[in-house]
Amino acid sequence: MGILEKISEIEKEIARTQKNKATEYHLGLLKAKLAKYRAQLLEPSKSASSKGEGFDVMKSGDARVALIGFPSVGKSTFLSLMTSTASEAASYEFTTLTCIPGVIEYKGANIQLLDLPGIIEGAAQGKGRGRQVIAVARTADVVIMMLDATKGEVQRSLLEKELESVGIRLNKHKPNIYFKPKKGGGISFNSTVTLTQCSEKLVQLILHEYKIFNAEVLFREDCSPDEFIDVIVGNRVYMPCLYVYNKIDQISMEEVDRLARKPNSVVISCGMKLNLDYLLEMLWEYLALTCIYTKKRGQRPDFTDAIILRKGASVETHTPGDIFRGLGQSRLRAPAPSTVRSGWG
Ligand SMILES: Nc1nc2c(ncn2[C@@H]2O[C@H](COP(=O)(O)OP(=O)(O)OP(=O)(O)O)[C@@H](O)[C@H]2O)c(=O)[nH]1
Ligand SMILES: [K+]
Ligand SMILES: [Mg+2]
Repeated sequence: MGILEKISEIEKEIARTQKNKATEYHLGLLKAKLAKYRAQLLEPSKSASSKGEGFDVMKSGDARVALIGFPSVGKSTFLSLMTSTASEAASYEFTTLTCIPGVIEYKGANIQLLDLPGIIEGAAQGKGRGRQVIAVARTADVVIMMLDATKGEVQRSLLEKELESVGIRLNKHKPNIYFKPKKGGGISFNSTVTLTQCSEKLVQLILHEYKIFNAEVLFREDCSPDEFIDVIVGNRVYMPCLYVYNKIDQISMEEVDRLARKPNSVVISCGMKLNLDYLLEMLWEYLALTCIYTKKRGQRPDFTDAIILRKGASVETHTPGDIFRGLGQSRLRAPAPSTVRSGWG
């Protein structure tokens, strides 16, 4: 049996297994198996066809945003509107075949926006250019999932499933579980909170499935078996995702209102240039960028040129060298500051 068949067998078994106390170990094991096969599936194949021709775009600017969506939802139209790059848009599907980068300039930051080919169900298994598209998505700081407001919600759940299956976790934080494989001593299991979804026995079963017999496990949060598996497997990407419903010029006001109220969602029309400013504001929030304006001694701060800090980065001292070291991956465009001032937080 090929890996794809094994995966589909396990998925079917999970679907037909009722979720209750008596089946929780069985389900936990199935999920561990599923995660293992999916990981095998994702191991880079050496064949030339899976190489990302036209997909290796250099990272540039302060942050990277990837446009993910079904064909013809308006990704290229959006890129052409928001950046000075033109990406061909047309009414037929799969107009875009490679990765097209553009730059959004906003509040002194350069945000790299990547237009990508449309993806469809089965993308993670290599349908269309799905694999390459998803590989690019993994490198982004934020994903914009663009949806056609005239189409049903099924597009959204299908894409979520695709991204989920390759270890991309949308709008979720890393599970707060301490996990450390050891050389000996068996499995030590502890938790600081009451666990309602996992037990010591289930954790052991899952670990054994991964041939781990010695480890320290500490749950600091009431996590599910899936979240625990994520921690063991590692290599997961936790990414903010903004759901953008485009083409609202084609639907009723009631429908616009309904979509706009969904969590993490923004409604727009590229065609009629509706709500694009608000989308940028939201994007900025999701990027959680901090601007630092530089000021030379005795001069006014220069508000046209900011240093951009990622969420979690910090400025530790006021000497230029240290500030630059403290920034890690962030790219700098400003001169060495003598004093710093925090802007957006
Ligand atoms: N009515 C309406 N049509 C739009 C809007 N935005 C884009 N379109 C149209 O939708 C069609 C597809 O747009 P594209 O930008 O090519 O879509 P895409 O997602 O890049 O498509 P692929 O590259 O094929 O995946 C084009 O005919 C656009 O003119 C919108 O806000 N309203
Ligand atoms: K298109
Ligand atoms: Mg396109």
